[in-house]
Amino acid sequence: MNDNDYSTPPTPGVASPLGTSIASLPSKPSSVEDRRKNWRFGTICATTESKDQYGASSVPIYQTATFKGLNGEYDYTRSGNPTRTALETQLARLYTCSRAFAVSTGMTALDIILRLIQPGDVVLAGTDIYGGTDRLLTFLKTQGGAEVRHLDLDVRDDLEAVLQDVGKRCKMVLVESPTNPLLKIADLRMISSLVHAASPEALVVVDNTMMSPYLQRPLNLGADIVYDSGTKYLSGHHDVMAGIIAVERDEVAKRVAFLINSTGTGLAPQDCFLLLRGLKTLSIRMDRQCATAHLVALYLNTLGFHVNFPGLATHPDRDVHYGQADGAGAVLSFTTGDVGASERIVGGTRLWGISVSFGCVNSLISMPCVMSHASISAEKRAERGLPENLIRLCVGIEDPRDLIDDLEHSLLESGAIYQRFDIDSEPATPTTAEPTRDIYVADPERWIVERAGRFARSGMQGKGHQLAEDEQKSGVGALVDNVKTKLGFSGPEGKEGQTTGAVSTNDSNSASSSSATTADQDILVSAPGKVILFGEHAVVHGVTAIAASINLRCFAHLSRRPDHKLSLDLPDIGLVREWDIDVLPWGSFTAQPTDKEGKAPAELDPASFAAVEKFLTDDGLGSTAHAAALAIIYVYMTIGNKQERRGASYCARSALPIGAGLGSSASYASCISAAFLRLFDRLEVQPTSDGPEADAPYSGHRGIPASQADLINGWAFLAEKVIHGNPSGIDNAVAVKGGALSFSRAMNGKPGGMTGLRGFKSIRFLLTDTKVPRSTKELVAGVASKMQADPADGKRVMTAIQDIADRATGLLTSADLPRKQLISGLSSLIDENHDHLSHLGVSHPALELIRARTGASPHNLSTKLTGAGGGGCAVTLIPDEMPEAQLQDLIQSLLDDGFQPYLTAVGGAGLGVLHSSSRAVDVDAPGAGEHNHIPIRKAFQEVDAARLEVWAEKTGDWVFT
Ligand SMILES: Nc1ncnc2c1ncn2[C@@H]1O[C@H](COP(=O)(O)OP(=O)(O)OP(=O)(O)O)[C@@H](O)[C@H]1O
Ligand SMILES: C[C@@](O)(CCO)CC(=O)[O-]
Repeated sequence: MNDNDYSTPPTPGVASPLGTSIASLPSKPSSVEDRRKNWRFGTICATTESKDQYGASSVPIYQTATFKGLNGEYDYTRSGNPTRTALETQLARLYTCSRAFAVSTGMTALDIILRLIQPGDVVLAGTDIYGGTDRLLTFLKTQGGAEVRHLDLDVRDDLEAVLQDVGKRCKMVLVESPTNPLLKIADLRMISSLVHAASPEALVVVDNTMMSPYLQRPLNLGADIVYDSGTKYLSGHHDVMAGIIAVERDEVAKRVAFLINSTGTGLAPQDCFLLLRGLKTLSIRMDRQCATAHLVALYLNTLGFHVNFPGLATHPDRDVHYGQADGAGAVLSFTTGDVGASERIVGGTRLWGISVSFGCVNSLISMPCVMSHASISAEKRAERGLPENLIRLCVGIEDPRDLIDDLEHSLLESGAIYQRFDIDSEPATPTTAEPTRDIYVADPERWIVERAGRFARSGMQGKGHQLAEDEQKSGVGALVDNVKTKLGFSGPEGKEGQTTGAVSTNDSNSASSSSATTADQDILVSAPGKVILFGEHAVVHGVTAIAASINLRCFAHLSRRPDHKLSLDLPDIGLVREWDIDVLPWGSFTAQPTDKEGKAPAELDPASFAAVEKFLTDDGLGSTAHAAALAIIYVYMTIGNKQERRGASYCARSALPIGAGLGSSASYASCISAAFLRLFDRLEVQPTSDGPEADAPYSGHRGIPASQADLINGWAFLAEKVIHGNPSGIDNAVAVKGGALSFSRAMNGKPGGMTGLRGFKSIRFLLTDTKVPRSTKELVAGVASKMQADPADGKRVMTAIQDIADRATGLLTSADLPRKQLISGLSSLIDENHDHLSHLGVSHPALELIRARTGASPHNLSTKLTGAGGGGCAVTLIPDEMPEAQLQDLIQSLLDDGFQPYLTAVGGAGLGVLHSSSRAVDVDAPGAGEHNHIPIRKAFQEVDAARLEVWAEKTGDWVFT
């Protein structure tokens, strides 16, 4: 290709042999010496002009505000600084213009330019403009007395009509090309000549940030001023903010220089240095970024998405673009047709970071309507044709194969695409990087098109794919039959043991997509852990126990997905899994809800349980993960039943220590229950704001009626059974209902009972985690064998613990008992109860050490094991009068022993459901900031465990049981 031929687009992905520019500079380097005038762009980038007295190869940072002497070139850094001069000289070389200026940010650059406008002047601007530009223009209009008109500048007739209307009052036309985020193209030559003909004084101003001077130099196309956010491609590393103004005409340069000096907005020396350093690699970064962006655009386009990218043959103004620019850039956008799907895609990527801005070496993904363009009102966005589901991709310099892997995973997980089974051949491009190397290196475009060909866009209507054409020709039924035949499927019961991710049938897609359209919002639930004060273990055998919720909670997030997949993300135990729903063992699964309302069955169904156990064992899960996944799948398959196989992504995270006796499994089970009841539309929550305040660490109201709480509790108990074997039900009752309870289970024909206890809340408890792991299931089974071995002794212990629970209930419910007596009464019962538990064999040396520490003088406190024991946690009652300093000493000594103490509040709210989210949630997660809202799912996965509750408060309105 001829270096001066700008009309032919470069072949994306193919850099020139020197790995630098596709184009040379236009022949106008007036300020550059003759022998250098033919240097190409990449060479100029790498060769900074420096007149340093010591010949430093890197421009020194003149970190000084003032300069001594009266006749020197510089006096005050606001007016000029040698590092800034070096940068501005370099920028003028790159923009091939007479003057360039560096200011503090891109918006400062625009602000300086807009100061050239006077009240009554007319400014014309495009419709698809950056939100920040729109904000500043609105300010100019409302506070600066200028008339601002938005129009599609590229429609010649419209522009001519407006120019005719406003005549010489038009003093400025603000153009972006390509626009951000819709990648619309404006014909810069055409606009400049029309504007100058109509109003010779008018300045054509081009925001060139999307291109950088490497790809487009608008001053050579007739523009008067170019500005650029140096924060983007020019710096390339998102470690500096800067704005650039480039001009050719001297009188314009003088006015701009005056304004920068007057407002003191020149770029600071350190930042000038960083920008100079970034510029050195501008061309090679851009080559790589443009080439990868082209591959990504091709990939999405082949999948059938509507992609905005001027490098694609489908772009309506591709020729205009290549007539004025040397490449398509590295920003593209695409639509999915569904805001929920877009959120899932954006939230599901790992390598593509969620962030505003673009142009840096790492790739970014965003939804402009909730991020960079959130400052434009929703009505205006709609008016200007900005789809709310639009996703913007800003491509960096990572290996394109990793970027595609990550994007593909998220597209699949979100349900936006699914794997095709109508093609016989082995994939030419498996997802691991190495085997794809040859084809990728030899022909990246073929590689990407073949790769995209393995998938189809969910719900796509005949857009270039065989699958979609099949759908049109022969209908969904035929297609489904075809797929099933190929997979050896006979019916909805399916064939068990298909490999993970093997099937995606369209009947299921259509069933689940209907659910996705009715409710695609996030399902977020939470439930508290518990402390048992009296009666653990004995409660399994029918004795009364007393327990209260604590202010440490488990949270779960569920998003619906239309692609017939169930995925689990349980970061606390390191489990990530995804299955196609049809590979679950439906054939052997006979368990069903007990009635039409979907009440939970009282017992596990042994055959169904065994089938799921085997399925997970075959999948290679270890014991903790096995139990955690088993609880989810068992509940999912039973609630959903065979007819409803809804896709979902489920993630649970807990602030509780897991397996430590504080009811982590019950709060986890309660979250499973509530989330999956919501998934199958079986759980109603009342969006009430006038009910009583719930006693949660985050605000909310009681809005889940008792009947619904019972429904959740029933399913939570079933999930608890999966994890525990033989739970009494007290833990899940507390997790769902909250507060404090006296509880006995129904047994041997004797009805169970549950009574709320008041007064418990005011008592202070110290919970101390021994960090000694143990299994509740095994400890409960151990006590059962002991009782079987010596029934008389067992009966004696049970009777004694029942007596303790009765006496404790008496103390807690007595209206006029002096506080001191209450505390001392409970203290002795704690000691008594521990002795019985110790006798049952469920204490542990670590628990005894905690008892010794807390019981020693001067503390003299009562402590017992809580929960299943065998390690886990101890609970210590803290009397009201205990001095704070002494308590802190005790806590410190426990920490010194290697234990983890928690001073906890008890008796707070039970299960909560987020009923209306702000959808876009500001969180203190990485990347959050102005206009930078993180999808709930992503934020939930990223927020620090200790901050889960604070974060939950910000997600929206909660209702509790
Ligand atoms: N956040 C979580 N993520 C995944 N699995 C969890 C989570 N919380 C609890 N579990 C499941 O619950 C099990 C722990 O239950 P276990 O009954 O042993 O402890 P606990 O409930 O904390 O104690 P206790 O029953 O004595 O109160 C884990 O092994 C895991 O299977
Ligand atoms: C040990 C036990 O009593 C309490 C576990 O927190 C078991 C149960 O009641 O399910």
